[in-house]
Amino acid sequence: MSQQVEFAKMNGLGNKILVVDMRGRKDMVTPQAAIALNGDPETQFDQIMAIHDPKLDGTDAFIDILNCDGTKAQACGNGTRCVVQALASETGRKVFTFQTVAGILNAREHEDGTISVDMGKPVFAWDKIPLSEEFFDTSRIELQIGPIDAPILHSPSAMSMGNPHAVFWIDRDPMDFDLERFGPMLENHPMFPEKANITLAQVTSKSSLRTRTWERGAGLTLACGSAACAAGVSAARTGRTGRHVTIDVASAPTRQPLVIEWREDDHVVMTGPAEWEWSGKIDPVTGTFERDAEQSEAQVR
Ligand SMILES: N[C@@H](CCC[C@H](N)C(=O)O)C(=O)O
Repeated sequence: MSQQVEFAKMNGLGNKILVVDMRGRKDMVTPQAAIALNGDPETQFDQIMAIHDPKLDGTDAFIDILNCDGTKAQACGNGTRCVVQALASETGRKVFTFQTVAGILNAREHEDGTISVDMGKPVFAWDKIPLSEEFFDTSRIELQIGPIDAPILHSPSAMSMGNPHAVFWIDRDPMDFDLERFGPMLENHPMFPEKANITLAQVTSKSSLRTRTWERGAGLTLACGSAACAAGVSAARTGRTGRHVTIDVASAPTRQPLVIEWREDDHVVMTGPAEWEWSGKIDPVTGTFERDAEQSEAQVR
């Protein structure tokens, strides 16, 4: 089965997302298609969010997530906001429930155009993150890079937000660190048997953080939503902030923050923007694509 499907090039705070409409099809976007699309500067992306027909009663869609290297991801916060915006402009609806391999996500588009996604509950158990060593307290694990007596980065907070995260606490701007060099080492560190998303987080007040992320399977990204959730939860968990924080994503092209609330019921709600760029058609097996004629978002729908 191979015929073209609709897709939209979107972004969530600069995180490059391809939203692909796989409804009505039984197959999945192939890793080969992902790699081919990422190889073209026009369609280069961080994640593909493939919208499939729902598999579960009470949900609107099953979302399959691929990183730009063709691997699967269990969660993508910025991409989920993009899916909400795409489906909201298609249907006029504001509230959606999605199924992913990591669980159920409830999401809502607000009047001001921002979108909230309930990303579910954080997971702290070492073997569920997963880590390869047992830690009773994963809010500060033994891991460092750099000289033994003067580490450059050390003692991250580890957790899963559906996908594995390590948050390193730093005392200056995340842009001052050579994350391009340290990112691959840490992503692939033996401590993380399923690799990890690596975030540098600077606490800027009791209710704000500034972050930058090296993403598993995608590398240096302009923004990462699940990492913002991990940073917000880890900051509250370690007493650095309260449970409601704004995240200034240092590498994002806009200073619009992500708002993270770790609710009393343990759910993590992320609120932020999503932006449509252009639409086209792709072959989800090979990744060949064509761009639609110049159009506004309204005309696409
Ligand atoms: N950009 C995403 C995270 C994508 C998944 C990640 N690279 C992984 O493999 O876990 C976000 O906004 O959350």
